[in-house]
Amino acid sequence: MTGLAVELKQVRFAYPGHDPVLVIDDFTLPAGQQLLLRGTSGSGKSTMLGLIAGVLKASQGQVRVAGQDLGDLSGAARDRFRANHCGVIFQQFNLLPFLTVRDNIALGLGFASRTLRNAAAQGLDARIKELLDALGLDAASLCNRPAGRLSVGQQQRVAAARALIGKPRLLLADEPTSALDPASAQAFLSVMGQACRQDGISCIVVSHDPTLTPLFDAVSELADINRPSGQRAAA
Ligand SMILES: Nc1ncnc2c1ncn2[C@@H]1O[C@H](COP(=O)(O)OP(=O)(O)OP(=O)(O)O)[C@@H](O)[C@H]1O
Repeated sequence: MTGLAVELKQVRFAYPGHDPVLVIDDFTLPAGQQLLLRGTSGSGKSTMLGLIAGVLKASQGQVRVAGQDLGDLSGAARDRFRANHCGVIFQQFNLLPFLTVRDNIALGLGFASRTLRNAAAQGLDARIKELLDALGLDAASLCNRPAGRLSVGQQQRVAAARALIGKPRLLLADEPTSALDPASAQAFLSVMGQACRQDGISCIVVSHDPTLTPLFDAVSELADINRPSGQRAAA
């Protein structure tokens, strides 16, 4: 894949009634790159992922994902764009505990035509099995089990499978290993990275854990790319 997966230009973002959290003049993620995004607590990492996912809208500037300027889209169109092009893993996984593993993963397809086509091309259950295998889970024994009866580490992998099911262009993961011990975190990110490389998926993973650095193509410190007003004078 060529080009840029993500491009932020002259971006400003403030929560209503607050000073700007993000002032990012220039940030790019080359297509296919696996990036680790680090930064102190409260520095704005989740907010940045929210802007790239199109859940939040920049007050100023351009946020481009796969060439599309998200500022040109309505809220509903941004939701459709996200469903078609982005896989998202949140800190709390957001699995539905009463649904089976299979149905939680299939939910990731929603009504998005591009991702649905990608999964249907292979056969949905075959794609789910392939993903679970790639993520180190035994599909035969787990597929029909309610997600609420899995360990935390297994749930994390199911959340990754849900995000990857439709072969999105971009994977955004916010502290996906926060509930895992160091060895499990390394193993999880390693298999997730392989799954992304196999399908040419670019990704941004937020984590505080410096030991994960070798698993990524590049590392960005948010403080190096974000200059909210207080730091701007000193910069
Ligand atoms: N909905 C909101 N309304 C107002 N302020 C918010 C809101 N969400 C986050 N903030 C503030 O914006 C700043 C950045 O928050 P954000 O969650 O992006 O940081 P973070 O780097 O992801 O933090 P952590 O590592 O602790 O998860 C913080 O000061 C936070 O208090």
